[in-house]
Amino acid sequence: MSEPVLDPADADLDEVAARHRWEELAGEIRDHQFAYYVRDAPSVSDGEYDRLLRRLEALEDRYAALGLRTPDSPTQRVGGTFSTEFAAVEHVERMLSLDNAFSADDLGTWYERLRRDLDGASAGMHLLCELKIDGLAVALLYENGRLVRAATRGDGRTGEDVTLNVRTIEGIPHRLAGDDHPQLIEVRGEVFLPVEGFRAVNEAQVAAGKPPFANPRNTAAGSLRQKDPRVTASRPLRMYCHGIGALRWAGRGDVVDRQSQAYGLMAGWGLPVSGHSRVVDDLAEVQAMIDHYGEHRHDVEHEIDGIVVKVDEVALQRRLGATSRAPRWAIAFKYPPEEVNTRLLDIQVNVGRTGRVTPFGVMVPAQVAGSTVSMATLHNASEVRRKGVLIGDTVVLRKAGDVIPEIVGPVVELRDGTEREFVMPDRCPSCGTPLAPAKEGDADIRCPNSRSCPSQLRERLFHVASRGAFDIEALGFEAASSLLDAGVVRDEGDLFALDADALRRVPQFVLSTRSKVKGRAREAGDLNAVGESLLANLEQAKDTALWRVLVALSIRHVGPTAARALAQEFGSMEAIEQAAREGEGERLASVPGVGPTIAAAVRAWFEQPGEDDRWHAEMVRKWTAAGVRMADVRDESVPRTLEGVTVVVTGSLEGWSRDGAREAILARGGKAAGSVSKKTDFVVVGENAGTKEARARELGVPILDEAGFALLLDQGPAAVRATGSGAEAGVDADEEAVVPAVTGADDGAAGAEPSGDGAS
Ligand SMILES: NC(=O)c1ccc[n+]([C@@H]2O[C@H](COP(=O)([O-])OP(=O)(O)OC[C@H]3O[C@@H](n4cnc5c(N)ncnc54)[C@H](O)[C@@H]3O)[C@@H](O)[C@H]2O)c1
Ligand SMILES: [Zn+2]
Repeated sequence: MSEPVLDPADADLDEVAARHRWEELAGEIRDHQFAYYVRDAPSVSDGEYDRLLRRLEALEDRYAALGLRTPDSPTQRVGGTFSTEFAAVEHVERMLSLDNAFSADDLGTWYERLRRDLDGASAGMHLLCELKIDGLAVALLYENGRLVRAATRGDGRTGEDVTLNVRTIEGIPHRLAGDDHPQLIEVRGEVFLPVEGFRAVNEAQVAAGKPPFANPRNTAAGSLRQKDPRVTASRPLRMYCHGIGALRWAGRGDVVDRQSQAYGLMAGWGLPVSGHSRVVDDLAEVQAMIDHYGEHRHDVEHEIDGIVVKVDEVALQRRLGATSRAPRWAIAFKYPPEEVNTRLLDIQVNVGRTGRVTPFGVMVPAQVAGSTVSMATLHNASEVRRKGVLIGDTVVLRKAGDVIPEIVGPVVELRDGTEREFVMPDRCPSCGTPLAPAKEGDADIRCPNSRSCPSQLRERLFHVASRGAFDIEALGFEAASSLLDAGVVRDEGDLFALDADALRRVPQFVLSTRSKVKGRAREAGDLNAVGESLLANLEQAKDTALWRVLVALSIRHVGPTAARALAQEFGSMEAIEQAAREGEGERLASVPGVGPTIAAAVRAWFEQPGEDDRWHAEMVRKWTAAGVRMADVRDESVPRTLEGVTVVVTGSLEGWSRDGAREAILARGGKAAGSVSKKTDFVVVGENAGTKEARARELGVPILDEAGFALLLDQGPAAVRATGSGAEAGVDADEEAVVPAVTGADDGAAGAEPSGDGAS
C-alpha cells in the first residue's frame, strides 16, 4: 500500500539494464531474507530492507511492460523460507504477511480503496487497532483442545515444525481451558521476548563472557528456532495471539462476527491475547492510537514496530480477500526505525570534567528515530572490547525514543579486512599528561592534571552553567572556551568575579547560550549585549540553593542526589567543609544517602592531597567573596523537601486529589511530571495505576505507595531512600545524566510501609 519509491538511478534504463537491475535487487533482497529469517542475523537494518523492497516495487511499476512482476518476485511473496534444521510442515491455511503504510497518506489510500471495494457495505464498519509486536509469527494447531503442532511462518505455505520448542513457552496452554472446543483450530500469533526478558538474557550472556544480542526480535527468533528445546526453555519467551487460521467446529457456523470477539473466545480458552487492542470507528481514531503509541512506544512490555489496523467484521474481511502476499483487510502502519546501520569512521576520545577519558564513535551521519546522529559514546575501553566494534565497521546504531544514541554492535558479515582495532591513548589528548586509572582496577582511565588540562577546564566551566548547577543560560560551551582562552578566568573560581572590564579583554567572544551557538561577537555593541546578559545571569545565579553549588564543584560522585542529601544535612558549605576535614570523614559517611564512597570523594576534593596549590578550597573562598550564597535559607511554613525532585503520581490516592498531590509536590519545590522517564525520581502508585507503574519498574525508578508519598513530602528523598535500602543512595555518575541508583522498585515501596496506626 505504501507508495513505491523510484530510485533516480532506475528512472531511465533500457530493457536489458532494467532486467539486470531487477535481478540484482531481487537477489539482494533474497539474501537479506535468508539472513533474517533463517540465520536470525540480519545483514541490514529493517528500514534499509523496507527501502530496497519499495525500490523493487517502483522498478516493477516503471517497467511494467517488461513483466518483471512475476509471482516469484519478492514483492509478491511472503518473505521467508524454512531451513533444513527442522521438519517442514504444510500450513492448514496459508500464513500471509501484511502490507505496510509509512505515512498517514498511505493509510488514507488504503482506507479509501477499502471503502470503494466494499461499496455500501462499509457503512458501520469497525476498525480493530493492535500493536504490531516485533517478534515472529507462529501457528498453533489445536485438535479437540490439545496442542498438536506449532510451526513458524516460513514462506507462508511451508513452515518449520517447532512444536517441542513452543511447548516450553510460558502462557501457551497445552490444553485449552473449558470443554467447548472446535475439532480443529489454527491460532496465529506472535512469539516475542519481552523487553524485561531481553535484558535478562543479555545480562546472562555478558556474565558468561559472550557478546550480547542485538535486539529482541532476532533473539526471539533465534531462541525459538533452537535444535535443543532446552535452550528455548531457558529464554523467557511469550506469545500473543492475533488471528485465527483454519477452523473446524461441527455444527457451528461463524463462531464470531467480529475479530475482536474472537480474542474474547481465545482468552476464555486460556490463550494469551494482548491487552492493548482497541476497536474504533474511523481513521481519526486510528491516528490517535498511532500518535499515542508513537509517544509511548517504550511503555509497552514488548517492542513494537507499528500499529496493525484490521477490518473488525469477519464478513467484510471475507469480501475483501487477500493478494498473494497479504490480506486486503489489514495494514501495518510502521513507525520510523529506531535502528539503522551506518559506518563507524573513527573512535576518538574525550576528556571529561573530572578527567575521565571516554572513547566515542564518529559515524557517517544517519537518520534514526527522527534525528540525525553522528556520534555516540562508547564509555570506556573495555566497553569497546565488549561490543567488539572495529574502526571501519558497519555498525548497528540505535536510538530508542528520547534515549541517547547507542552503538549496538558490528555487522560482522560485512567486514572486508580493512577494519582496525581501537587503541586507547596513554597520554591525555588535550594536555599530554600520562593517563592512569584513579585507583587500581578502575575501568575508566583519567587525566590527573585537573588544575590546568584545557579539556577538563572547559568542561568544568560549562558544567558550572548547567541546569543542575548554577543554571547560567548565557554561558554556553563556546562562551566558556572564549573566557578561558582570553585568560579572563583561570578556572571556574574566577567566574563570579567577572566584570565588564574583564569582558572587554576578550578579543573575540563566541556568543553561545547553553543550548546553542549564536555566532561571533566582534562589534563592541554586540559584545556589550552579550556581556550584559552574562553578567546579569551571574548576578542572579549567586542566589542559588546550596545543593546546586555543590553540584557545580565537580566533585566526583556528587551529583544532584548526593548534593541534596549533603545540603539538607549540613545547610552550609562551611559545615560541609568542616565535616570533611575532621576525623576520617565519618560524619559525612553517616548522612542518609551519602555513605563511604561519596564521603571519601568529598574529603579528597577539599584536601587535594599531594597538591601544593590547594585551588579547590581557594575556589570556594573566591565564590564566597564574590557573593555566592553558600548556605540554604531555611524557614517558610512548608519545607522545600523536594527541590529538584521529579515525582509522577499515577492512579488514585485516598488522601490527595490529582491536583492536590500536584500542589503538594510543587509547594515543596519539586516537579510533578505526567510521564515516567529516566529523569523521574519517584513514581507514586495509587489504586488502578496503569502502564506507568510497569514503566517505572522497567526503568528501575523507585515506586512509593501512599504512605511513602507522605514521607517523601514530609522529609524528602533521602529519608525515603534511607528507609528503603539502608544503603548508599547512589553514587552519582560523575559525567553523565544521573539515574537514581536506588534499584529494585520494591525496595522503594518497602521503605514506605504504612505506619499501621489502627490497622488490623
Ligand atoms: N533486516 C532485514 O534484512 C530484513 C529481512 C527481511 C525482513 N525484515 C523485516 O521484516 C519485515 C517483513 O516481514 P514480514 O513479511 O513478516 O512483514 P511484517 O513484519 O511487516 O508484517 C507481517 C507480520 O506482522 C506480524 N504481526 C505482529 N503483530 C501483529 C498483529 N497484531 N496482527 C497481525 N500480525 C502481526 C505477523 O507475524 C505478520 O506475519 C520487513 O518490513 C522488515 O522490517 C528485515
Ligand atoms: Zn589532560
